[in-house]
Amino acid sequence: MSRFDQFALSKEILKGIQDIGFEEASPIQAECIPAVLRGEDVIGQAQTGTGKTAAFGIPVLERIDTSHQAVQAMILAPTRELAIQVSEEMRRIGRPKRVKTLPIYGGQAIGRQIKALQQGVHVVIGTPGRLLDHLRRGTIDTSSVEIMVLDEADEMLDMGFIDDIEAVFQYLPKQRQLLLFSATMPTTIRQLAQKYMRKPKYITVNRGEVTVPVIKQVYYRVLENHKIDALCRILDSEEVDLSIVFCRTKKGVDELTDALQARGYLAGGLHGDLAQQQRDRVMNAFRQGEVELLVATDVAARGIDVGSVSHVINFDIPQDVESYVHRIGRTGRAGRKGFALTLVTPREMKQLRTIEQETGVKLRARELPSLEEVAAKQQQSWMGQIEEIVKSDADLSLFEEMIEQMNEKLSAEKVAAAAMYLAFSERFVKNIDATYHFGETGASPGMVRFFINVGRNANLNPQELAKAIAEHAGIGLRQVGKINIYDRFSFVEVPEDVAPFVYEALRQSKINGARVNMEPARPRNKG
Ligand SMILES: Nc1ncnc2c1ncn2[C@@H]1O[C@H](COP(=O)(O)OP(=O)(O)OP(=O)(O)O)[C@@H](O)[C@H]1O
Ligand SMILES: [Mg+2]
Repeated sequence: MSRFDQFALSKEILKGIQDIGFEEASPIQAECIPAVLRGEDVIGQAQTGTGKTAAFGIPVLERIDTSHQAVQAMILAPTRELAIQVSEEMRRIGRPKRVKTLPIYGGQAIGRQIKALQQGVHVVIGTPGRLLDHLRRGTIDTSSVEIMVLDEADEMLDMGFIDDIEAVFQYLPKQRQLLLFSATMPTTIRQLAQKYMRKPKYITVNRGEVTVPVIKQVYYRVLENHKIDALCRILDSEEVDLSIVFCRTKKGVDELTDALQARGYLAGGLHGDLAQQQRDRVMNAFRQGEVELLVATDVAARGIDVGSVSHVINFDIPQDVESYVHRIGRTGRAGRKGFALTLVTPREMKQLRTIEQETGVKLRARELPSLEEVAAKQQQSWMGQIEEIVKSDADLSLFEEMIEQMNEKLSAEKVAAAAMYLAFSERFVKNIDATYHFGETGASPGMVRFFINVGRNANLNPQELAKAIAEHAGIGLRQVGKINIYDRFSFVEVPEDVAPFVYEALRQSKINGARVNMEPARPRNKG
């Protein structure tokens, strides 16, 4: 680590760095800052979460001449969320120097962006399509642009973006400095980069390891249609702060978000088909911790920096090794600990091996926690929360008085149990199976009892549920035995011999719009 004041930085920029809380430069920063200040073209590669943004951001800000009201640097990022984030970090560091930064991205009214540009902006941070749009309309004057940065360069020079990027280059002055940054730099990208760069200086600080060693990487072998259940067990048994759950498709994101919300998790979906307002809302809620699970496509795989992400979960295994590296890099940032968990179906084991080979990291196989373990863990956590309150200096006197009053009729144990019910029963719904697996299931002889989470707003009556189940399972209506519908969870009993059909039907069906989430309770007198 090196001190920032050893570089040729003005006191305004040093102040900005101090204000944002950076004490020492990370290795990539220590190497890039002087090279960029000297005007060199740089290809910077360092692992995820190691401060590449400031590695280009600080020297770019230093180079800005604020007495000149013109765009002097342009930064390209592959996603809107990343453009906003980079802009924000640079705005904060550049504040004492009064550098004006502006994020420019699709999905936002272009008129507003044009107005903002007219007010005078020094650094534009944009997604390629929208930036190009402005260049074509002539609403960004590029004649003073001296520095161009491609954050997530390999992604930007990849097929999907290359045409836009080349078109953007057409608008730049001949004499300009080009900087490329990413945690992954496949050799093909290096060749391509050479085309646009003058004597590029390669700065690589990861010593051959593409993933961050502080991220613990494991995988779970699961069957495709057990994935949601597997995910819930994992979420309920791990110490999760915030987590990002990656899916392969937008549809997958929507479905998983719904399923998780129906089970009471604070989940929010993010993908490219959502309205920008919705994307902003979800991202902000996630940064605030109001959404605990961000369910996303690879749109969230690159660059996104949310410090308290403790877990990255690959609900669907990534399609290529770069995606794996960047996805899991959303945790374990700036030296924090992180966990990367990947669900792998038997068919995907080959893909897992490819990822292991290319990253040089062997993922440890882990067994899914059993329902008993999940329940035990949940109970531990509840008891822990209560203990914490008792030990804290929280004022309990009002409640103590109430207990004393009730104690005339009820034992303190009963009162405490009821209070815990009030506090935690809400959470049962997540693990309804777990709570019932625990003791006696209470099924009638010869019958299997299924516990079903019908969701909060389901409008079900027993006859309808019985009919739907019979229909979906292809069994007679009379075979559907005892049914009970509670506010948010219910059970149904069926004879053992048709249980497998009912199991399949329940697992796959939607009844009255409610997503059915179930697992057969173990029948009495069996294993
Ligand atoms: N010198 C520093 N001291 C302390 N924290 C830092 C320093 N530099 C960067 N950080 C913080 O580390 C985190 C990760 O930084 P950043 O987002 O720039 O990583 P990155 O290398 O670009 O990662 P990725 O490859 O995922 O985009 C951020 O929260 C940032 O504020
Ligand atoms: Mg980055």
